[in-house]
Amino acid sequence: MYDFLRYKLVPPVFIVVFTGLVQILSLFGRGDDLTARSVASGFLGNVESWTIVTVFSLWAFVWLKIPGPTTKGPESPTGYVPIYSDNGLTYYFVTLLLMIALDLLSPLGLSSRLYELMPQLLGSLDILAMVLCLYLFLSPSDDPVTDQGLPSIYIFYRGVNFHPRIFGVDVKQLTNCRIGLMAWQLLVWAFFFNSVERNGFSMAAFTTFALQTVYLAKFFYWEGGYFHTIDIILDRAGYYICWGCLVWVPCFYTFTSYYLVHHPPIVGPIGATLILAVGIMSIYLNYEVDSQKQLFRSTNGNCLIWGKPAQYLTVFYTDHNGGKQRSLLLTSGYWGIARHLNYDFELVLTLCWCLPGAGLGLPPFFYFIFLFCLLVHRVFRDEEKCSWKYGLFWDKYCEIVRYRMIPYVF
Ligand SMILES: NC(=O)C1=CN([C@@H]2O[C@H](COP(=O)(O)OP(=O)(O)OC[C@H]3O[C@@H](n4cnc5c(N)ncnc54)[C@H](OP(=O)(O)O)[C@@H]3O)[C@@H](O)[C@H]2O)C=CC1
Ligand SMILES: CC(C)CCC[C@@H](C)[C@H]1CC[C@H]2C3=CC=C4C[C@@H](O)CC[C@]4(C)[C@H]3CC[C@]12C
Repeated sequence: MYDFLRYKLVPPVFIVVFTGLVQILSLFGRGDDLTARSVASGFLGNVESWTIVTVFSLWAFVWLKIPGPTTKGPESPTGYVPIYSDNGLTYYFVTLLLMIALDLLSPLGLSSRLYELMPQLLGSLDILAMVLCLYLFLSPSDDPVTDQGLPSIYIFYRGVNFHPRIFGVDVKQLTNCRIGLMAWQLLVWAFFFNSVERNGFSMAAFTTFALQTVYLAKFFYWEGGYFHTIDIILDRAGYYICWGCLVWVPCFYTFTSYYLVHHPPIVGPIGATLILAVGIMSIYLNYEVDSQKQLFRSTNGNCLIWGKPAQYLTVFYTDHNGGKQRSLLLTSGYWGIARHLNYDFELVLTLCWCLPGAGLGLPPFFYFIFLFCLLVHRVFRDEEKCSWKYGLFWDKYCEIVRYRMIPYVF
């Protein structure tokens, strides 16, 4: 029953539901009529949306081809060590400043066009993402044995390879970081700009925009750390990750900002400022948890955690060649409080950029609800992976760090 759900039912249902939802949300978010005709109208995009998507994707691609510093990711189960371009922060600032300059100095009206064209932009991104996923699905697998017997639709959804490259560029760095997350940033800027034009300046709309901007700037600062996360180690490049970052992120992750353009916030400036302060604090704490693990792993445990030598558990696992490998699991600092404390702060910071929409019903909180489900599910996915990798060592680690997310509760 579980196998039927996981391999045969969930992939096609998710593909149909999520792909359709994107068009519905883009109309619903700005109060347009939801008829079959209007929903279908954005699916193919139009000349303008295709131009924007093509120029932006090429821009992102070219930045990954610029010679410069690189960073290594962890070795994949097939023994491959991916190399990534390390110019994320420069790319982020140049792209964002270019967009702001275009808005303020040129008559293009780029931000207003982005808002008006949302259904068509998502239609173009959708087609681009589907073509990419099909290409990835048809590419030869570097580990064909593990795919035997799995339904094709599941492989399309999950992906075939961990680190495919196109024209020498790592696909996940292109789709996740450089297109998906940068599009997220440009769109929340565009929606904030639209909300000021339509409704005047509001501290609440600014809070939603500012928190996402700080969060995304932090992401590009920490991009090298992202290559050590589940998206890169555990997930292959397929519909889930690539379509997700190319289409779902620009559509859904930006939804609160999008919604606030047509539905002016009612939260006052004092409330919004308080939310902003808590949000910034949570972004900082989320970053601290992630970078504590990064420091610990990069120094092989020889570092100070909260001013004291790191405490850890030495664990062993068998690699893809059958060789015995050693790893370390941190048991002090944030990582001694709960096994996924970074998710707690992620949820609080997310709630903070949704809260400026309080009083406008459930839609401003859609992202928070989605993320809550995604992260709880991710806790179990990650623990299944770690338990499989480390076996009894993982059980021992769970005895030392007993709680998943909230001490004494979960
Ligand atoms: N906004 C969004 O949509 C989402 C945001 N995020 C954010 O992304 C960031 C990365 O999260 P994510 O990749 O999910 O998970 P983690 O960064 O927590 O990575 C989990 C991995 O870290 C290693 N690990 C686990 N415990 C320890 C320990 N005690 N000491 C050392 N290493 C350990 C294990 O890998 P190994 O095999 O190396 O031992 C484990 O598989 C977080 O900030 C999270 O909040 C995450 C998901 C969704
Ligand atoms: C297709 C859909 C059913 C689901 C798609 C989900 C993906 C778009 C997201 C799954 C995990 C997400 C992320 C993980 C970690 C991140 C680090 C953080 O600092 C920034 C955000 C992100 C890259 C985030 C992006 C969306 C996912 C890949």
